[in-house]
Amino acid sequence: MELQLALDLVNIPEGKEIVGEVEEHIDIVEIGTPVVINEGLRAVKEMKEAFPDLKVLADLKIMDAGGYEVMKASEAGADIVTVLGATDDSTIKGAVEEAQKHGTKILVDMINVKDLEERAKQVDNLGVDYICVHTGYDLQAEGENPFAQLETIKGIVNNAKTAVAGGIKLATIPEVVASQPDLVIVGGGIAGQDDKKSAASQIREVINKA
Ligand SMILES: O=C(CO)[C@H](O)[C@H](O)COP(=O)(O)O
Repeated sequence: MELQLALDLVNIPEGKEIVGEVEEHIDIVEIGTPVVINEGLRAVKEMKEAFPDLKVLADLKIMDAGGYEVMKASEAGADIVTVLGATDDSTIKGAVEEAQKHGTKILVDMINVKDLEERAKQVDNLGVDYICVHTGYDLQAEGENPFAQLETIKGIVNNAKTAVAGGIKLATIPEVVASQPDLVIVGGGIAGQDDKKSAASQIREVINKA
């Protein structure tokens, strides 16, 4: 089981400082959508240069022009790029095709997909590397979480790896790992804590025991 740190509410120097504190406990560092909006793909490039041993995920949440956007993120050094499950199959196929040219992986984010079972089955046949259930910030604020959705895709997805994101923290990590996802994504549960190193280390420990 891999652990991904999501960086969303930081600039590039702040992001590097956090990763420097926790790098021994994580596998993947996510350049979150707000960071890409603020800093551009330069953030991906700089993070990869600073931490070449970590995988870097560019959270572009691609909805169109899958091939072109995956190409640009791959050129910046991204190891994994996100595409939205809510988009059309042709965008996902274009993203997968381009990713294969660069050795990049595609993570499909199922945020706000209405018929999760049906769409997860379809996406699982498109050659993507990860399928991720995700409760975004706005629905987290309404008290929702992605745990039941994780159970749903665990019973359906046969080809891709499974991933989960959305408000996961130390207190909820045991419930998450009980479903055995391949990838756990934690943002505020590490980056928003006073002692980030300790949070990352404790979360890693729970994951390692699962
Ligand atoms: O993609 C995101 C928001 O759209 C976040 O990166 C993801 O939800 C993880 O962050 P957190 O653990 O703070 O919810």
